[in-house]
Parts: sequence; structure tokens; C-alpha cells
Amino acid sequence: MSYDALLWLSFGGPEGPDEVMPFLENVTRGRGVPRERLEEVSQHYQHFGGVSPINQLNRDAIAAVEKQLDAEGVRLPVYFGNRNWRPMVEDTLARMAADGVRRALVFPTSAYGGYSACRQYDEDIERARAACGEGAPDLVKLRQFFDHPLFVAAFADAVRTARQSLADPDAARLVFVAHSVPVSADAAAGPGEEGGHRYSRQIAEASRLVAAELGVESYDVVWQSRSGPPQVPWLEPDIVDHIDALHADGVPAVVLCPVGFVSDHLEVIWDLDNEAAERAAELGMGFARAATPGTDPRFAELVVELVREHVADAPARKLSDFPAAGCTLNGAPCAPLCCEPPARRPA
Ligand SMILES: CC1=C(CCC(=O)O)c2cc3nc(cc4[nH]c(cc5[nH]c(cc1n2)c(C)c5CCC(=O)O)c(CCC(=O)O)c4C)C(CCC(=O)O)=C3C
Ligand SMILES: [Fe+2]
Repeated sequence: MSYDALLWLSFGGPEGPDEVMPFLENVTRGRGVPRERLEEVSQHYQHFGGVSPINQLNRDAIAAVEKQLDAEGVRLPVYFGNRNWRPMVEDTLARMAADGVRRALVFPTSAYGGYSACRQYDEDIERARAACGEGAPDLVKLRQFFDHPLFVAAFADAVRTARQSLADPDAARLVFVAHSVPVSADAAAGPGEEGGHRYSRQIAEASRLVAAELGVESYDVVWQSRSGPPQVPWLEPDIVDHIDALHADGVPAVVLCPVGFVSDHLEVIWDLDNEAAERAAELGMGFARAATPGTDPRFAELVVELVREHVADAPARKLSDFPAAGCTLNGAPCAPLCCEPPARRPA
């Protein structure tokens, strides 16, 4: 099967103070996130002049992928579209259609399964194709890559580098962090034979692989950026509470690995570099945060490898036995009953 473009599909973020609220409204429409939470999160963005780094990080990553495609002699123009902010994927897809694209691969900027990390990108694909109407390009999403050797190696090296910034590197506890999701959403995502929990299991698996690469036997997996109403349970513990718990156990320092993300976007630089770092400082603990892999040259290699693997119908290069799901046509779910949205709560 041949393809005539690659669509880079991401979350999106504001690029100025006036864009913050409209962006947050796009993210949370119909999701029952309390107004107070929105006000609070908008302050995180305003702290950085209303600019999330995510769009520029995506543009930089795309430039690196274009170079890599070129170096490997793969002729595939790359387009950039987002779920929640400009460039919106609907507009990008319309431009692709106008440029004569008939069939494109889609790289979603999330390595994982689950509703928010996988299925919601399928919904974006469906929505953009519906908006495009007659002549919408066919869109084939690339697979989940949480256990790809290049993804794991980039995180492992980033942890090594972060650790070196600490006074006593060997005393630091390794803590993996990913975006929390509602417990019900996690339980609902994953086909029958997995019994749901695809997202949290893949996070645990990626963490295990990175720790193994580092030769670290004991580590933790915790969550960040909880949203939603307080009475709804989300995956726990939260990273800030966890730092308290480690301190109470006499742990002198932490090295955080944001294994759930591919770029140092706002939730990483606020919730980890700001909130978590501040708590560690208050407690007199050493703190270091590993970089995400998006700017590592191996990430561009990984993306091009996923493209080539798909086009050649080659076996997936992966370090775990977990299914390499996520690869579907025109926004279809990756398995029956996989990653369907949990029942929505009224706002
Ligand atoms: C699993 C997951 C990922 C990882 C997978 C992936 O990377 O796709 C992720 C990534 C991101 N989440 C981001 C930002 C936000 N997420 C929110 C809200 C939510 N995230 C959720 C889950 C996830 N989110 C969920 C279940 C909600 C509740 C509302 C809902 O059910 O949808 C909100 C609303 C305000 C609030 O925090 O309450 C914001 C602003 C940004 C961009 C940061 C920037 O601007 O640089 C990125 C990359
Ligand atoms: Fe899925």
C-alpha cells in the first residue's frame, strides 16, 4: 500500500495570553471539568505568557522527521494538525485534500493506548474526515510505540543525564510519571482478553523497560495533572503526594521520568518542574527531571521506522509482549470495545 503524506496529529496548545481560555474550552467541552479547575490551569499557562511550548516542540520534531525521511530517501510530505488548537486538524486535512493527498499515514504524538492517549485521536481523525466531506483522504493511524527500543533507550539516557545533576546520584529514587485519567476510563480501555487498563498497563510496562535498561530494580509509577471533579476517582498517587511519602520514608532525592509524554509541554514544565520541584525543595530533597524523547534524534528515527515498518508490513520492533494496537483506518477503534470513552458526566 502506498501513501502520499504523513499527518502529525497532536494535542495543541495556546501561543498567546488571549488564546488560553478558548483553548481550555476546546479541551474540556462536555467533559465536566469544574470552572475553578479551568481558572487554575489558565494561570499555569499565563505564568508562561500564555504560550505552551507544545506547538513549537511539534514543529521542531517535524523538521527533524523531515530531515530523517529525506536522509532515508522516503518521499512523504509532513502535515501538522491538532485536536484543540491551531493548526486544527480539520483545517490541515482540508489543505491535504486540496493538495491532492488521497491516502496518508497519521503519527499521533502519544505512545500509548487508552481513551485519552489513543481512541481520542481516532475521534479526531473521524471528525476531521467528516468535516472534509467528499474526497477526504483515507487516514491510517500508526501503532502505539510505548515499548519500542528507541523510545525506551531515549528515556533511559535522559534519566542517566538527569541523575548526574544530583549531589548523590545513587541515592535518588527513580519515579516514573504519566498523566492521570479517571479510574473508570482506564478500566474501560482495552479489549476483553486484557480486561481493560490498557493505558496504565502500558505505562507500567514502559516504566519496567526503562528501569531494566538502567539496571534499576526498585522504582515507582505515579500520576500527574489530575483534572475533573474531586468526587471522581482518578489514578493515584499524585506525584506531589508521592514526594511527601518518599520524604517520610527518608528518601533524600528523586529523579522523575515523565514516561507518559513525548515532549516537554506545559503539563511537564508546570506540574513537574514547578509544583513537584517546589515540594521537593521545601522538603530539602534533591530533584531532577529527565527530558522527554521528542527532541532526541532517536525520536525522528523512531517515527520514520514506524512508517517504514507499516509500509513494508514488517513485524513490529518492540520489547514487550503487549499488543501493538492503535493502527486503524479512518478512526476505527483498534479492537472491539477497546478504549471506548467512559460514560460522560454532566458539567
Ligand atoms: C492521557 C493524557 C495525556 C497523554 C496522551 C497525549 O499526550 O495525548 C494528555 C496529554 C496532554 N494534556 C494536555 C493538556 C490538558 N489536558 C487536560 C485534561 C485532561 N487530560 C487527560 C488525559 C491526558 N492528557 C484527561 C483525561 C483530561 C480531563 C479532560 C478530558 O477528559 O479530556 C486539560 C484541561 C484542564 C485540566 O487540566 O483540567 C489540559 C489543558 C496537553 C497539552 C499541554 C500543553 O498545552 O502544552 C497534553 C499533551
Ligand atoms: Fe485503543
